[in-house]
Amino acid sequence: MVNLVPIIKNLPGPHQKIYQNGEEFKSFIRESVKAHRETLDPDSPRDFIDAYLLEMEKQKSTQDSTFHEDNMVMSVGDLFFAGTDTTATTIRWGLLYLTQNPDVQERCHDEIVQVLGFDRFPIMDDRDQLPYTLATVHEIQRCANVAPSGVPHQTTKPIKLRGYDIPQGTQILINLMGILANKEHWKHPDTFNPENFLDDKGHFFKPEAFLPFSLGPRACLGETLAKTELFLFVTSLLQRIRFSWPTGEKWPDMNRILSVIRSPEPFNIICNSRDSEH
Ligand code: HEM
Repeated sequence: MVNLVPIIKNLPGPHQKIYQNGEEFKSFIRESVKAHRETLDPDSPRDFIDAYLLEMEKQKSTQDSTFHEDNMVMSVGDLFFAGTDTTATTIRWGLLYLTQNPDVQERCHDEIVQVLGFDRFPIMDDRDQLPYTLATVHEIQRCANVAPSGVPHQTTKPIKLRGYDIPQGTQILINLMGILANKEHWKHPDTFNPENFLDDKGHFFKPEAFLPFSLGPRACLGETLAKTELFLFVTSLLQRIRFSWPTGEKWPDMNRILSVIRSPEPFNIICNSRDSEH
């Protein structure tokens, strides 16, 4: 909104809290950078901030180097914003879809226990042997669609797309829901159904329209990390816990909260350990 109508930025209102929070967040990162600087061992970088500080030092004499503290603070902030809420919110959606579909939960649990038993933690190499669970994780992501408009982009020159003239400097948002629930591309576009990712033989396959991370040179930088987190978390949860909905409690409105991240309303679910089942 602020990009479209910049004057809003200067008007009073609840949106001012965003800027306040942004400043607090940046000071938190700056504190952390300070602590890193004081304890930095160049022979043993511990994390992204250490590696960035070392690169800044290396490029000290390079004119126009983009490795400076302001850029580091924004990059760390980007990783926080883009990397935590997205995956955590996908898992929250997952818990809702799984409680609504106890048959899917049971089928995943049986498959996982057959391959891993009750105690061994899953690893990424288990994916091939867990096609139904892998399909379920993908279906959670398709239905969750947590970044429905991606990140805003801007045209750097005038372009023509399918007969439309788009001037330079136009803000572009994508409509990922239009792709992830496209009736021409999905067997079950409007319902939660892992069969969307299984062929006739029950083997996992990924339809071309599965694009929750978008496409192109500015596609999600954290795709591999996010996929790893989602598979390992969801598989471990389904191995050990049965999720169910509290009797009499109303289901949340599944389309309620939409901002940059599409989130479910807060909800409570029952988690029963499956320990007693083995
Ligand atoms: C379920 C998890 C996630 C989803 C669905 C997701 C989705 C997306 C989407 C749709 C974009 C915009 C791409 C575009 O506009 O073309 C994006 C950008 C980005 N994502 Fe993710 N993301 C997820 C997790 C992560 C994680 C874990 C990280 C890093 C730790 C991350 C880092 C980024 C960054 C840095 C960008 C900006 C890339 C650029 O502008 O070049 N994301 N993500």
